[in-house]
Amino acid sequence: MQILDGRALSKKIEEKVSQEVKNLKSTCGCTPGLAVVLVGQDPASAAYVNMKKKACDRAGFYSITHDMPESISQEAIEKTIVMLNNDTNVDGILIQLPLPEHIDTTKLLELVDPAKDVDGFHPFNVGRLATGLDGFVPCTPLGVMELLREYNIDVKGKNCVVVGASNIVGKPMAALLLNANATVEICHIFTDDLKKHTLAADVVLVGVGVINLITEDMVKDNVVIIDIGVSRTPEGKLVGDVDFENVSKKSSYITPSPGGVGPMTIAMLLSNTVKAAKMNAKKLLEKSEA
Ligand SMILES: Nc1nc(=O)c2c([nH]1)NC[C@@H]1CN(c3ccc(C(=O)N[C@@H](CCC(=O)O)C(=O)O)cc3)C=[N+]21
Repeated sequence: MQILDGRALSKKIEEKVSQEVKNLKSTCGCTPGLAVVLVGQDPASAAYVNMKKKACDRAGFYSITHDMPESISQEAIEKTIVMLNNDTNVDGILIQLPLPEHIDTTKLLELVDPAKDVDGFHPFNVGRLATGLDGFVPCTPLGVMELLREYNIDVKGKNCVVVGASNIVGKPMAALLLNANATVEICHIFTDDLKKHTLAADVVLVGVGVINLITEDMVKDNVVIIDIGVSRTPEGKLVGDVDFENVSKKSSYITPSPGGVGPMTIAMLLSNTVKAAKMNAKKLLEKSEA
């Protein structure tokens, strides 16, 4: 059994990003910028945003957080997004999810300029991913693909079972695996007999937030396990969706949670933001030359 060390790989990627930031600064004098929109007081969201901000600082980005009260109106958030779309210091825009009940999330995600959509949540980028075209890919599933690549795990022709069908994790994960020529199944809350599906899997990728959802009797020998879940136990400990202690004994490769996919998510956010900054710098250059 080998651990897929997301913390170590995320450090490597952060170093690469930092170098690219230096290059961008010296070649065009531009600094990648990330704007985060945070609504309300949810402590978990605030903690994630803080981690993202710190990562931006380490990489040498410009970053700004728009902190808004829970009671804020749809119109006020829309105004902020339009302003960020027009702000040349901002290359990437991230709207921290989930948003309060009274907010129309879809409408906000569609308002973000697809060229600044570093979360890859705009339907334009979702469509590009679905058709296998280059675009912005959601950070968590992109981080999983990077982890698989780092450890030379080729999913081509393999039976990959994704558990969870969210727009943020499950669906883009399945699209990436399919684009990598895997055979893909998506299981979800209404799936009859989850075990039947996971038992046939060469790779299980699970992100639903249910502690110990995947147990050793549900997987075959030498399975690859990607745990995308993050939950807190009543004692306050962070855990994934997989019974790590027992499932790890049967697996060939496994991500721990924490320390696996989580840190990769942040690294991919940095990587997507540098990609956006490069594209935006090129566009500005073309404009000035015209
Ligand atoms: N628009 C948007 N984009 C997101 O990417 C987004 C979001 N909203 N809302 C919430 C989720 C959650 N998320 C995580 C990021 C890092 C870790 C992470 O680094 N976790 C560490 C542990 C962190 C800790 O110690 O608390 C780990 O797994 O090792 C986890 C989860 C991004 N999200």
